[in-house]
Amino acid sequence: MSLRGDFERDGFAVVDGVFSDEELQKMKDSMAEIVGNMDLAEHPKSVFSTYDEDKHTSDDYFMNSSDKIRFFFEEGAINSEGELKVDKEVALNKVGHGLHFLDPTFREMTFHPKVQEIFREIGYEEPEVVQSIKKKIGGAVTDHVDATFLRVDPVEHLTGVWIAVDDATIENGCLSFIPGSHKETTALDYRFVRTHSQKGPLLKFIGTRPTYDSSRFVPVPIPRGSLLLIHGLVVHKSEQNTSEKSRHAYTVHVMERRNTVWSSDNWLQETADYKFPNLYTTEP
Ligand SMILES: O=C(O)CCC(=O)C(=O)O
Ligand SMILES: [Fe+2]
Repeated sequence: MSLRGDFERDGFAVVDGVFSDEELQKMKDSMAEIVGNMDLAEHPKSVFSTYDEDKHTSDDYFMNSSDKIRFFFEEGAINSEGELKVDKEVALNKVGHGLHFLDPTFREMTFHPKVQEIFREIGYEEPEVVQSIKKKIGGAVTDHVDATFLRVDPVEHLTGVWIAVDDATIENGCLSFIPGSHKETTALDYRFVRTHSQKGPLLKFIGTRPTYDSSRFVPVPIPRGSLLLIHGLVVHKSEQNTSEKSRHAYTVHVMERRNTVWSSDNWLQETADYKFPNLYTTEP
């Protein structure tokens, strides 16, 4: 099957051997520098969890990160005094959401000719990069579709790119998918949205959280340097990393801008000075 055929049938597809060991090392070095320069005093120690619904400060920190490099910590990494219980490298869950244009290395990897080629193959005409995240893994990521968090109309005009910076294995928390579930998604009312309020929670979940049959998930281990394309409606998750091996990944989300409306209720928005960059025409 072709890449496009696999992707349309399963809602995900593996592309092997996209990034060289040198490129992966460059991403690791860049991230080490970003984390090394992080001054915790400048950041609320907001613990990011997909269930964290009610903290104004952490909502604000999260909501206004589309054009910044901000830091989100593992659940349980912070004590009741707001201090880190472990080294900052270990405490961090993810860094985002503007690495793709603010950091030269992640910019180079995002607007990489090989990534552009992949989007041409799946038929994207005006792809725009809406967010980028560097993730480690500690805790599990519960089952979800990305359209819950990033909504476009038509709803299927969103694709995630999950780049394995380390080998992603069953032991260290690779992604699992329900193959073909992008064609059967019914629970589209479940969304993570802005409240548009000035105080209290700035973000909330609306609708009913769907439940999925856990026996239908298929783990998809991939070697470092390979990437996974993730359809915005395919159900996926990752398990906790129970091994000693790290599982670093770099992800970007891309929308097809052509004939598409970006929801004004999305947590993530363009700003007066920042527009989502086009994958095909932006200089790496
Ligand atoms: O990295 C993970 O564990 C989850 C990633 C994910 O859900 C995504 O990139 O859409
Ligand atoms: Fe996801």
